[in-house]
Amino acid sequence: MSRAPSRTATRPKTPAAPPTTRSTRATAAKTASAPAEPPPKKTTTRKPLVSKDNATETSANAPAAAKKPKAVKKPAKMVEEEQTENIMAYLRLRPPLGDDEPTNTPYLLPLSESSVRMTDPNDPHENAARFRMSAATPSSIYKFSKVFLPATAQSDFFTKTTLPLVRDVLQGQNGLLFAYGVTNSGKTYTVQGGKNEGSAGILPRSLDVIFNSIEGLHGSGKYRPVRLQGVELADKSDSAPPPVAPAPGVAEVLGQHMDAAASDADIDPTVLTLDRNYEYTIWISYAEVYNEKVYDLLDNVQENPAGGIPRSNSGKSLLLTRKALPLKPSPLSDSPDSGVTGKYISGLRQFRVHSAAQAKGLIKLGQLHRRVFGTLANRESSRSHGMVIIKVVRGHRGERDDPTSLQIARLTLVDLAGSERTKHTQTTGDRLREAGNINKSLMVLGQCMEVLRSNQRKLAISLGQDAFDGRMDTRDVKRGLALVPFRHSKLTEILMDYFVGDSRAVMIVNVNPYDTGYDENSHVMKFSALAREVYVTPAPVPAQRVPGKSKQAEAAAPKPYRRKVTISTGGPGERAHEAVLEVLEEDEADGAGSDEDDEPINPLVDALFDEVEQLRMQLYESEMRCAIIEAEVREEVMKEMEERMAKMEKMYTLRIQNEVTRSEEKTDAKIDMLHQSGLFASPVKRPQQPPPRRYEESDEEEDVETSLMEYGTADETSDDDESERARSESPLAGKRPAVIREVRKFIPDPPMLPSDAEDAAFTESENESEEAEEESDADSESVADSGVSGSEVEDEDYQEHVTDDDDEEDEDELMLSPTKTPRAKPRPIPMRVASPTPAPAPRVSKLTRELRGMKLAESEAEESDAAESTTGKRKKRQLGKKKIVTEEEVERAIAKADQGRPVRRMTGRY
Ligand SMILES: Nc1ncnc2c1ncn2[C@@H]1O[C@H](COP(=O)(O)OP(=O)(O)OP(=O)(O)O)[C@@H](O)[C@H]1O
Repeated sequence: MSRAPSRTATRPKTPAAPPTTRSTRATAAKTASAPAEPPPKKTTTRKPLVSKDNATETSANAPAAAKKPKAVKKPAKMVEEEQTENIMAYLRLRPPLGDDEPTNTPYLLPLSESSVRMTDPNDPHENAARFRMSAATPSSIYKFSKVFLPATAQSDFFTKTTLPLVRDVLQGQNGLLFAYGVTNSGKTYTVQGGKNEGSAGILPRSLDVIFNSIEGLHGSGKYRPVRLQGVELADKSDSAPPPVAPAPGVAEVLGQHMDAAASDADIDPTVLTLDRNYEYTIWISYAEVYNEKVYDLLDNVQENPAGGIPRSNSGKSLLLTRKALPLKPSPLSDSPDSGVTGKYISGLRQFRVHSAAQAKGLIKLGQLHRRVFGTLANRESSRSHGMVIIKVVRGHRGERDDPTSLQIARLTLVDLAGSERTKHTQTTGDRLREAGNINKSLMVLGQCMEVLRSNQRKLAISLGQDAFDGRMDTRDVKRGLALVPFRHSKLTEILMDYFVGDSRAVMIVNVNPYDTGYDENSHVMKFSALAREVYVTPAPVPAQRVPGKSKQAEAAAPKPYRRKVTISTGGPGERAHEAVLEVLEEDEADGAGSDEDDEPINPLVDALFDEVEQLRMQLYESEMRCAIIEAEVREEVMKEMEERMAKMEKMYTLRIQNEVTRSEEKTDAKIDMLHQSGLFASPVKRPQQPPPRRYEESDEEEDVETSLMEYGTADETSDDDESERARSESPLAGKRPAVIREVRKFIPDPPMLPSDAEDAAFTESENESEEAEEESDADSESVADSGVSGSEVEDEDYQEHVTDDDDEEDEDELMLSPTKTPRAKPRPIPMRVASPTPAPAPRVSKLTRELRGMKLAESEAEESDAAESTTGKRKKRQLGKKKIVTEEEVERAIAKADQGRPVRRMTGRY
């Protein structure tokens, strides 16, 4: 191709055309796709570059009230002053997609239009049951140029983020947009779109707006763009319509995938107002960076000369070959005025497109190739960075034959691969290699941003200092700036000129707030915070110079890399059609671009960068290892603690149980003892409320006291069978007096009342009689047999003793009471009352009452039946003392004692 004439002079910047309203084909398209929409409104020039708010002034989808055209025409002076602006960072939150989300609560909360709070769902403060496995901050606030909520419509998102870039590119300014985020966060949805109506992404919408806007302004296509900013005379082949379908063999293999792309009927009706003195031609390229190699996605799959797709050696799978493309530096001669050069993809095909439909067809083809070559083995996830480059060649109508008047502006839309780490994807083999390379390129992108930011800060500080000192030479400062490591990954190499050149850059951060990858998303957020602090210098691309076409010899033999890709058509889980392809990826030719690479290479700097990168990787790995170890240790400690706690709990439970058992046994033993000694009645008959304690007692005493109370009660209801059985079965039978003596040791002396004096005397005599009884127990039977029972004898003595006592008592009472009426009126209190204590304790009084009752019964019996024989009286008393309570028993005993004698039936309180 002949070299076009060149001219050093460049055209001055053409001011933006005033906004006008158009209702051409774009309106018709809009009517077809969205009849309810209002007609497209006027558009205006873009806002001042310094503005961080990228909200566009015009959108056909915006509400009618908001669509009043604002003719914001900037004065040229202002443009010169506004040289830099930060990279725009927009956050887009993905809506939940249904039940398959790992969590129902989003960990990202919008705080305002431009900020969000991110809180770790595993934060121990939030949820004490969990442990944090990460070193990332548990809660942080991140700021963006704008935050888009999950409900944001695709059209709205496009209008506010991408439309300004589209306007810029039509006015001759480069623009870059890249979508960043972890897998499944919605990057592809944002860039390409979904399958539903109205879900077209920013790429198809950009194409719609471009073609809507240049309607009637198409250029002749005499020149075509080359490299980054060069042009050359077009080839005949450039006029041919671009392919819109894959090669037949590939189409056959792809089957249903052909229909999987977004709907073509979804057309964005927005029209931008352009200067009608210009003509436009649009060129499209589609490349992908996969495993640190750049491939052309619009290149024909190499066909077998014999026809069809070549088969692999095994003959079973189709063999597809593609060749990696080298990156070459753009010659300075292409952009002598800007002085900034970047790198271009050498050999990348580009097609001139005449309509949005044609352009979309090409994109669809590129996506199909991307699937076939890069991602079908894992087609749910993009493992490559896909970039669509839209070139707009703009030339003045009056200078059609002057190529130097042409402006070439590029809009590059990048759908980055998922930024998740290898650890989370559990990948091996090919996938591991992919993940490593994805991480590498994204990491280098982050490094570039970091160095750029630090350089820019340094520069700003020194410029400020210089201005203060009166010196304005910044060459020394620039020499001291760090080298930005663009060359360390293919991705950054390609995007380099957007960051250092006169371009605008927009970053879209996609986040799925329902995702479990908090760490990854927090990494993404940090990256975006970094990117927001980098500023670029957007300015219209100067008109280019046209150098001669480079004759690059690609001599070195390629190094092919083979891998197998399984294509399975149909939905997930379906296996309608499956084919195995073998992909041969040929390396780019060695030394490609070296002859033109005018970038100074310092081996020491390169080595240092490599080392820095290695160290970073090591640091990252160690951090991850540390986090894992920490988590494991925490888990282990937790387990151990849990085990210990469980053991302790078990031990204490056992102890308590033992204590309970022991105390029950002890109590039972005491109760048994009391049962056995005949002092204790059935436990059923225990009094409900124990009497109040009068003094401090030991437990044993308390037990005894309780037993005694029960004993008193039992006496009253001694017809209980159980109690009777217990008494008869008791091994301690016969030892009762001794037990009583023991028990009585614990019983304090009751306050001395007159009646108690009797009781005391009685008790004393009873003790004596008990002892006597004990002694004569063994002989009692023989005595009974002889007709005169031992007890009878004893009782007689006892009776005499008691009678004597009674007499004494009567005497005492008589002494105090002048008119004695024995037992008829209340007894006066004798003077010898020992203690003024009011009432005796119930425990003692019960016993006393019992004893007193026995005595009372005795005296009553005496009074009521004075004529009774002494034997009968004695017997009755004896029976009463022994607490034989049932009538039957009493009768039986009396009958036994008074054999042959008439038995007197006893009534009363026994
Ligand atoms: N804003 C949205 N509204 C509705 N659905 C969405 C939205 N964003 C994403 N999706 C859906 O979420 C799923 C994942 O989105 P997408 O494939 O775009 O993620 P990705 O980040 O590109 O993943 P990868 O990096 O693995 O390619 C898709 O089914 C997509 O349709």
